[in-house]
Amino acid sequence: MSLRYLTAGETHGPQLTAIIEGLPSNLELDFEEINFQLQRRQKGHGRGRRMQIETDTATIVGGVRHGRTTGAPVALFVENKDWKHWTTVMNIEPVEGSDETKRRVHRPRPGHADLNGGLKYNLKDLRNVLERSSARETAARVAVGAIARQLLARFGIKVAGHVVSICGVEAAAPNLPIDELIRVTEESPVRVADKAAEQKMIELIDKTKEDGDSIGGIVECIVEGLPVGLGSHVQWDRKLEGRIAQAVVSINAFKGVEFGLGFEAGRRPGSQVHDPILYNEQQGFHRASNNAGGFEGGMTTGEPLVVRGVMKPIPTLYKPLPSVDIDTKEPFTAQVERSDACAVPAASVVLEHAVAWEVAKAFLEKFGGDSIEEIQANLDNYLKQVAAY
Ligand SMILES: Cc1cc2nc3c(=O)[nH]c(=O)nc-3n(C[C@H](O)[C@H](O)[C@H](O)COP(=O)(O)O)c2cc1C
Ligand SMILES: C=C(O[C@@H]1CC(C(=O)O)=C[C@@H](OP(=O)(O)O)[C@H]1O)C(=O)O
Repeated sequence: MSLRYLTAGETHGPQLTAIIEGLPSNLELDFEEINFQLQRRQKGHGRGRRMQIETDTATIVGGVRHGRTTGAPVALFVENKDWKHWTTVMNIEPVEGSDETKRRVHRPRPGHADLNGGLKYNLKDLRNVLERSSARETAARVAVGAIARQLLARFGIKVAGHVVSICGVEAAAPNLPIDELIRVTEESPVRVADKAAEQKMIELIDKTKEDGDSIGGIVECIVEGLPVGLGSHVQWDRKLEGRIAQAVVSINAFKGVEFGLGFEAGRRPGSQVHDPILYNEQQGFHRASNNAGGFEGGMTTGEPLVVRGVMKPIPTLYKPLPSVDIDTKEPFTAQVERSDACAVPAASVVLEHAVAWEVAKAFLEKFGGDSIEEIQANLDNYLKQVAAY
């Protein structure tokens, strides 16, 4: 059975819930580390007041005993502290009273899921759409991804993420060893080592907020320590690059993905794109460069994965765009809900965990076993085979 998960829960409901199926037994979990990753997702300049209300922590309620997985489904939840302010609005029983009491949403925000969701599910209160389409759900995804990340770490695979640019303000390429990049990005609110760029980004976010506008940006995730051959060329839906692309673009507001050189590869000849193959006793087969971003033929090359995602500007604008009232069909400006002006640093943390999940899934497909020990034996055996090739 391959690794899978589902999440449930609304942004202003009591909690977000996740169930993970297919984890091996005997994986020791560091609960503090899961919560640390959740707290990283809450940080960064430009977020709205909601992040001051929440202190995200994951409570594990199934599949773990004495700090280790048992092989049973892992169930967890992340509480929404804000729920206590929304109990009337979110009451699942019919609420007596006016639309005002229900905080009904009827003027859809361009860029959000409001209008499509309302039309598709025949919902006249667009809150029923926004409650689930909110990126609050990414807290559950980070909790799930943090467990996948610990599985990978158990086998020496490390994941880092950082902000490449915010609305055109570029950070210098970090060019740091992965442990150092992880350390720096754990400290910096915009997750770059480039303090000058960070200051410019902060000023731009403040100005954007003042103007009632919003901005997006580009984030990057790097994974190191992978064996060659995760994923497969033999069937379209087994190509790991494609699976990661789906995971990345599924993150709220992510509109594109690149690997390695990415779109730049379309502007260069092959001689300046493909990574020459080298061999020596110590490293085995390896590459002179990593323009491919760690993939060829939908399989890992053994070089670091380099995955970039682009986040569009946040849809909710305090100076709202034109919209149409779904009741009257009259032109109106879009509804304003409390909102972030920029969530790019948080999005870099979500990216890390979305990528970690897909990599862990492919890792278990390749080396799958019911316990950590069985997986270790399978991995060791494969690495021996590759070394002797
Ligand atoms: C970390 C994070 C925080 C976000 N915060 C907001 C927000 O405060 N307000 C908002 O309108 N959209 C926010 N978004 C984006 C919306 O959730 C997203 O645009 C919406 O679900 C529509 O989906 P789509 O943009 O993927 O098409 C956020 C996204 C992320 C990743
Ligand atoms: C709650 C989170 O992000 C939310 C994502 C979001 C949206 O529309 O996507 C809208 C805002 O919700 P609220 O109106 O409750 O402040 C953000 O705060 C979170 O990241 O944990």
